[in-house]
Amino acid sequence: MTAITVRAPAKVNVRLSVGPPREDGYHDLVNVFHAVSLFDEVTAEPADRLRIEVRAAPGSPVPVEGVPVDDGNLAARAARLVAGRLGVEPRVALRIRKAIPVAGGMAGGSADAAAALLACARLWDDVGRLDLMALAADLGSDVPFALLGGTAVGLGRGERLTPLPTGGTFHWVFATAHGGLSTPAVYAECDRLREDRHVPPPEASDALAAALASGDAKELGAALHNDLQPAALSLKPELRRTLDAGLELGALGALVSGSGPTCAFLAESGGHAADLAAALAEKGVAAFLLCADGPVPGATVV
Ligand SMILES: C[C@](O)(CO)[C@H](O)COP(=O)(O)OP(=O)(O)OC[C@H]1O[C@@H](n2ccc(N)nc2=O)[C@H](O)[C@@H]1O
Ligand SMILES: Nc1ncnc2c1ncn2[C@@H]1O[C@H](COP(=O)(O)OP(=O)(O)OP(=O)(O)O)[C@@H](O)[C@H]1O
Repeated sequence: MTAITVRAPAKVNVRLSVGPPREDGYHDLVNVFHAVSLFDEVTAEPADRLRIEVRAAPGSPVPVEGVPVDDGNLAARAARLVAGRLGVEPRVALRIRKAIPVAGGMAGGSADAAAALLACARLWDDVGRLDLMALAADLGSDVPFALLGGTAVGLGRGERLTPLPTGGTFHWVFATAHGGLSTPAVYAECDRLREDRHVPPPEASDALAAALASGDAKELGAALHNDLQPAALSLKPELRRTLDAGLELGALGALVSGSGPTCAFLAESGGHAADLAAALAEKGVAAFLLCADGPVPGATVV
């Protein structure tokens, strides 16, 4: 019996520029995704019916209580989508091992969906008929990037991707919060905070592109930007303390990752990241701390 394991990375958005709400409820974005070395693993194995099992990855502090083990799980939806396109029954057991914080703004569910797409395609599609990128975009705006990885700019909902050159490895610390934030609620709060203002179309940043291309962490730290940050702070004001603590402790830059509430801090080196994580842990401003590097590849069979 074949079992296929795929791992897929978390993301941090090094720039998230959000336009006004569209007719369909989404927002046009300039979304600069950066894949970092926290990986969820999904193992797909033939079974009598679709089954989902979710656990923390060995050694990972990520709590997984409340992650759906039915069709509410994005990996289950991915398996059904692949089966439907190929005209087969989704008879597969998906074992999910999570190292990406849940509902943290790091696209853990999207990583699992991307991993399940690739694993199920390998199980059932021996001739490679599927356009996995198109299926990924149907599942969620962040899913195509979890397949692609690296650093990339996403336009439209974030699903129209173009890879961006990066000149080196960046070292990150991630501070998770107690409790998550709902992505639609954060976008709605962003609209509410800006309702009296003219909201321009989303914008790219030349300074950010230059910092990524040169690999200069100081420049990247200064260019980090997230239009959803004020909304995440409005819904979880305690995040301000976390961001300020990281900056006071010497982070090169700090921002809320995507829709939050995880806060991301850029460090000078792997050693600096470890020291920063230890100092933040001592301050008690996070549920737990994770260190990771980027960019890393997208969903990969292991
Ligand atoms: C915040 C980010 O994580 C940044 O990468 C993404 O924009 C969210 O991506 P995601 O979780 O894959 O989101 P989806 O599952 O596609 O959409 C969930 C909800 O988020 C909001 N949403 C999402 C993407 C987008 N460009 N505009 C939006 O307004 C919508 O309310 C939508 O109903
Ligand atoms: N495989 C999965 N892993 C985690 N959560 C999942 C999964 N499938 C569905 N969910 C549901 O989706 C919600 C959001 O989970 P996820 O961890 O993807 O959030 P996120 O990282 O904030 O997403 P994003 O950054 O893409 O907006 C969870 O609260 C959970 O109920």
